Amino acid sequence: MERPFVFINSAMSADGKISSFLRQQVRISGPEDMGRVGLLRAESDAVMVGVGTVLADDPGLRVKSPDHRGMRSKLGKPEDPLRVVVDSQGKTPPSAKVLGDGCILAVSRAAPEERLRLLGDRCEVVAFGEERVDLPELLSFLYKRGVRRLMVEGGATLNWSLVEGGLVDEISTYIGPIIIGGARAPTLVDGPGFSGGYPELELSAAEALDGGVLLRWRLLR
Ligand SMILES: NC(=O)C1=CN([C@@H]2O[C@H](COP(=O)(O)OP(=O)(O)OC[C@H]3O[C@@H](n4cnc5c(N)ncnc54)[C@H](O)[C@@H]3O)[C@@H](O)[C@H]2O)C=CC1
Ligand SMILES: Nc1nc(O)c(N)c(N[C@@H]2O[C@H](COP(=O)(O)O)[C@@H](O)[C@H]2O)n1
Repeated sequence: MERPFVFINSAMSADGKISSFLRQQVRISGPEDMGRVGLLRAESDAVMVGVGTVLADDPGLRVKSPDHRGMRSKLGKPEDPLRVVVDSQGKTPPSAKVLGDGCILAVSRAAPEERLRLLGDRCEVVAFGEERVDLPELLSFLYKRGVRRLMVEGGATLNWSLVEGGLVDEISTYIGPIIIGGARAPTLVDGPGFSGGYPELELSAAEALDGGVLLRWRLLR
């Protein structure tokens, strides 16, 4: 199956949490890391999140950093990369900031008709899989739409499914100088977890940033 190069970018606390036990957004990154995120978005063909992240954070997923805004249009590309939401049941609120032109809502064939009608006015809605979004099918669809570089910005459940499916090439984690704590607070990769055959990583870069550290890992097959 042909698919884009897939990388996860995430910010986590020193204790490995990506948000609090309330599942509310926590600002972990400082200005330098946020600028780096802006550049990563500008350099990607698409940015993808799970619906849990949309419900928790209401992200826009556009290129916001002043240094990188306008970078894509100089290359004849749309101002922002494609925005993709993985949302099996079509639970994204129609008022979500991520919606609008350039947004693809990936649903399953089990998504209720009335949700699809409502959301179909706000973005392109495409079904993959029966009960749950079939991620290999979605990635193959994105590849056919010209997406070669896909940035995944969480959350914990989507990260798990992609890692478990062997669909991730690289992971960048910014580890910020903060402790969030909480056994129920989401971590970089949640889901049921592995009990063997743990995916192995190779460290490709490490850099001090914003009082924390940025790590880049390559997934080994
Ligand atoms: N610090 C950071 O860098 C980031 C933190 N977050 C935090 O993560 C939390 C959200 O994470 P989660 O609740 O885990 O939600 P999520 O964003 O991972 O979305 C998961 C949902 O996506 C849907 N889905 C459909 N098909 C799926 C598939 N094949 N595999 C997996 N999911 C599929 C399901 O409804 C599932 O519940 C929030 O608290 C948010 O603040 C999110 C992104 C980045
Ligand atoms: N890189 C990074 N650092 C943090 O501290 C964060 N909390 C996040 N969260 C991610 O950024 C999304 C917000 O996007 P917009 O700025 O609204 O476009 C949020 O949904 C998480 O995916 N990231």
